Amino acid sequence: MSAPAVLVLEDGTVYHGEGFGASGTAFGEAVFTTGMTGYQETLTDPSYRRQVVVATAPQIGNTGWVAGSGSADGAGYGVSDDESGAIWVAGFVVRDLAPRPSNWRATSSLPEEMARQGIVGIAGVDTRALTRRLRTAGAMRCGIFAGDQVGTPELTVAAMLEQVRAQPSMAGADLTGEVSTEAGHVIPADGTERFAVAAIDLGIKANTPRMLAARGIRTHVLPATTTIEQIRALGVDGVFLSNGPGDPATADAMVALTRDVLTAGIPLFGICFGNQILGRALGFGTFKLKFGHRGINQPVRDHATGRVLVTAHNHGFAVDAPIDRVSDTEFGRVQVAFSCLNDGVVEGLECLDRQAFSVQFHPEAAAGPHDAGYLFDRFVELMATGAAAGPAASTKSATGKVSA
Ligand SMILES: NC(=O)CC[C@H](N)C(=O)O
Repeated sequence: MSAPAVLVLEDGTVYHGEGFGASGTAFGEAVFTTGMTGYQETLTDPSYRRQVVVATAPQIGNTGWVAGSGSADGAGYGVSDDESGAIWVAGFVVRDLAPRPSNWRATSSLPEEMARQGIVGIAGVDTRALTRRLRTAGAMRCGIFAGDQVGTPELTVAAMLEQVRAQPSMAGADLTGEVSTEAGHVIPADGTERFAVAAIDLGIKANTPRMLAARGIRTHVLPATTTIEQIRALGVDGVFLSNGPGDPATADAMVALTRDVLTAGIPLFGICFGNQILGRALGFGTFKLKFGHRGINQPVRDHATGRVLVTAHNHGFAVDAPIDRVSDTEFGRVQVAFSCLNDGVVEGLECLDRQAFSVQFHPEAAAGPHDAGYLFDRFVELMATGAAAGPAASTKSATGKVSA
């Protein structure tokens, strides 16, 4: 772990450190996250596809890596902290890598797992200086160069920079096809089933179906290519649009599907990428933020109550909608329901004339905080009063239980 490694930003800034995890080269958009905990959840979040993540927390790796079969036994044994089946970040940048994990649940260490999955990391970087650079100049492309190539005469800074600048930018990146499920799968409700939901997998995290299951919801995790006819045929009570990587401006097919769902009047809930897609379906634009919001300590204001929630964020794009007035859209009146206290960015949308809402932040945040978890209950309320997706699920009892 003492082999030299180099991090090169697209603007020519160079940081030297030590490689950890796999050796080799990693390219992506350099972004920073301010989460003090939850690096495993971050690394396995598909929304980080093609991003090199910089942890501002100074020491990383203390809790090791918690793999598992996923079968809960109530004590934490056998339950993984993974948010998906793989590490999705392109690379990982830390200040101080913990020399050994100290966690009774750990099954291996962070560098071991990164090496196993072929993910390149660099430690020993002045992540305060790097974060200031990214805040000042904006998120930008970068490369981590580790292993035997470092120090060879051919690998000059100019050569590294040339490779970094040859990489595609995150603006315009269409990554849904790289993360969405191919076949789809069903996660049953815990206990008595109340509702069924079609969750469109744009890079869904494991905790979302878990939060739905805990509320008596059966979740059909479906590919991004799912059609409104397939949703209707399932007879679900609601549609969920997941988080996911890439530029929402490229997600035209998802926007079209969302418009079909709104037209059909099926209750809809979207998170993060799902919020951006609902925004576009309602006629709003999206834009790239300078350096984005990533972390688990971001304050948002609930416009309805004035209450402030501390929330988890991971977004580099945002919806362009007026936050101070109700907008008239093709699907009726829409209001911005949440905004970020740090910079006023739109953090949630609510349709006043349709059963649809979405948030830019993460009520499903597995590393916490849990302030926003109640939004899953709001989705349940919508389904209890809403229309189901097709003739197969048209009758509801007073408890909201669907009968064909
Ligand atoms: N977590 C997400 O869903 C991210 C959405 C989108 N890719 C963004 O960066 O804004």
